[in-house]
Amino acid sequence: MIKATALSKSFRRQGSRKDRVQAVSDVSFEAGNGQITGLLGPNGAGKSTTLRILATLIQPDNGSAEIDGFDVTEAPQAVRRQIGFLPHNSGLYPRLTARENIAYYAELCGLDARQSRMKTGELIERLSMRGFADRRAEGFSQGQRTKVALGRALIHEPSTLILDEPTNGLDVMATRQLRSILRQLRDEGHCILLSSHIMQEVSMLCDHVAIISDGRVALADSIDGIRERTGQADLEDAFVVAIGGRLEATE
Ligand SMILES: Nc1ncnc2c1ncn2[C@@H]1O[C@H](COP(=O)(O)OP(=O)(O)OP(=O)(O)O)[C@@H](O)[C@H]1O
Repeated sequence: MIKATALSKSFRRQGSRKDRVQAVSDVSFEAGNGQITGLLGPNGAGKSTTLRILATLIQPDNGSAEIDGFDVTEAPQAVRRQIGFLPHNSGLYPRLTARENIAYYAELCGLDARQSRMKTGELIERLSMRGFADRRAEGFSQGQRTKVALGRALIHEPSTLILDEPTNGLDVMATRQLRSILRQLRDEGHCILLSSHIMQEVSMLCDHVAIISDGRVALADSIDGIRERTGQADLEDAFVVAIGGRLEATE
């Protein structure tokens, strides 16, 4: 369970000592267990910044966030045990194989050699990685990289998964396979939070959506609730209305 309350974060503008970019402003939302929640917003809306705060990689300037009751600022170690994080860039070690990349992370998480071997083997099967498990990550396709990064995120059996644009760059088949894996994880009771800028993508997968625009939550509801509240049957139109754009701008 994720609870974000009035999160704010600004960064110093490149090349300026005084000017700051307000990346996230007063962002509040909840993501429940056994649900897939989408953080949906256009480029630069503040999605990655929000996810990085939740993953304890950066600290908020104001506000707070809890994962399973652990505060991201006060108890970052406990939060890290609860979460698996898939960053924007998978960040694999190119000289290690897929299996070694996952096993290395298992060791960092404190699994002993036997547990690490067993869990890594299970994830290789579950994520259909057998065909490339023992190849070096250097030269992997985007889909292969995403699978390895997801395996790494799942190795310590976290309750919560935080995924930054997980389907980015995946082809239709890889996207479908990833969706099916995420639905299985949801059905097992995991709390899944993912970011996307594509309404259709989010509507295929998510039970609940927080639409974020210019660093603020513009609307948070179920897919049907978003249709109803924006008065738009078409989801893309609903997204445009929610972020305050005019529908004609898309035509
Ligand atoms: N380290 C940083 N230094 C300066 N500005 C930053 C930094 N990180 C993010 N920003 C700025 O904060 C704003 C929000 O960025 P963020 O990456 O959170 O958006 P996003 O919704 O994930 O976008 P995208 O869909 O393009 O990945 C942008 O204006 C971005 O340029």
